[in-house]
Amino acid sequence: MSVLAIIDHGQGQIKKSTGELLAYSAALANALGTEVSALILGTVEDNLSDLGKYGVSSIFQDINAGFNTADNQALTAAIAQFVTEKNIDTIVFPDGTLSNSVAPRLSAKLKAGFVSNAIGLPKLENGFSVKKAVYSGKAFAWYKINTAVKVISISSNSFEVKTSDATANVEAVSLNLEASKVTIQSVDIVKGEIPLSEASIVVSGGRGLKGPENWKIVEDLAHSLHAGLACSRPVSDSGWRPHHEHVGQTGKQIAPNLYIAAGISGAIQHLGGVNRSKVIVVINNDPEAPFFKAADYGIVGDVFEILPRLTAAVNNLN
Ligand SMILES: Cc1cc2nc3c(=O)[nH]c(=O)nc-3n(C[C@H](O)[C@H](O)[C@H](O)COP(=O)(O)OP(=O)(O)OC[C@H]3O[C@@H](n4cnc5c(N)ncnc54)[C@H](O)[C@@H]3O)c2cc1C
Repeated sequence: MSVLAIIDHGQGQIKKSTGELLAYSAALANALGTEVSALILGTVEDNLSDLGKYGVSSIFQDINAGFNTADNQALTAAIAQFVTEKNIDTIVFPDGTLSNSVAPRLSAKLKAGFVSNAIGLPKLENGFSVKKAVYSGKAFAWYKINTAVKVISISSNSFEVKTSDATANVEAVSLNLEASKVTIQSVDIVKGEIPLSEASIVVSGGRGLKGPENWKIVEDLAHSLHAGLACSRPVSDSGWRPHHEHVGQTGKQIAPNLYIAAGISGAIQHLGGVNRSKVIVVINNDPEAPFFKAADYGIVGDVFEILPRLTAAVNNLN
């Protein structure tokens, strides 16, 4: 019996979700009274031994760079091979693309039960029950996994990360890399922008900004805070902002440490994409705006006055 964490990466960097993934996996192994290790397929610029600070002392890496551009079926096959050879029975995925595209394939291949978006450690008294958020975060549900091999993915910002001075032992492995049916040929990243999925802070604007010509005050605050930019759906539908900034039920689902919503009413469809943020700050001139109910901090005021004042205050700190 042992727990394996699957490390996600892209563009040569391990993903922000890795710390939480490893801390969760280490705590899960501790609760199960078993061992924990991590697997990374492909090459990254990061020093992997530093990841030991999150509580996982053994990291396996296949440095075949072919994995960096392999498709999800090839990644699934390699992970399944590793899991079978090492006799692993609990596999943990981070929030993100691997959890959407590889975890379900792996569970099918291993005939394992899969629960996505776990928000906390499983209950183990009577089997293996995983708590997850449902109905866009409005409710919780418990799902029991009944198979011997279990696959779970964890929701961002659902587990407290503590670090130590420990380092990890990184061991090379060599797995089969089957021919990909689809290969990534190139990725064009919007230059100068912080990808929403990787941003610790996100500044977001809604229809309260009145028009695209006013976005500079949102951008200024985002630049001062080194934050990603987001918007509500009507804003991108109206062509004020590009679609990749749209967050919510039908847009990107994000979980930054800080989400600042300016001139956004807080409709349930918007909240569904942002309510896993650690801290939510809402700026709205209507004290009855529904978003205030979901906010940790609220400012009742005019975005055209508040945003420049916040930017000036942040710039004074820098
Ligand atoms: C099936 C479906 C899916 C949807 N998916 C999404 C989704 O993924 N994401 C999403 O965002 N929406 C989604 N929507 C739309 C959602 O229901 C809301 O209509 C939308 O979120 C509202 O956007 P908004 O808050 O920017 O605009 P509004 O609702 O118009 O709110 C503007 C807010 O700005 C405030 N305001 C105005 N002027 C100022 C000022 N000067 N200073 C401060 N505050 C000011 C107002 O008080 C108001 O609260 C979806 C809807 C449906 C039906």
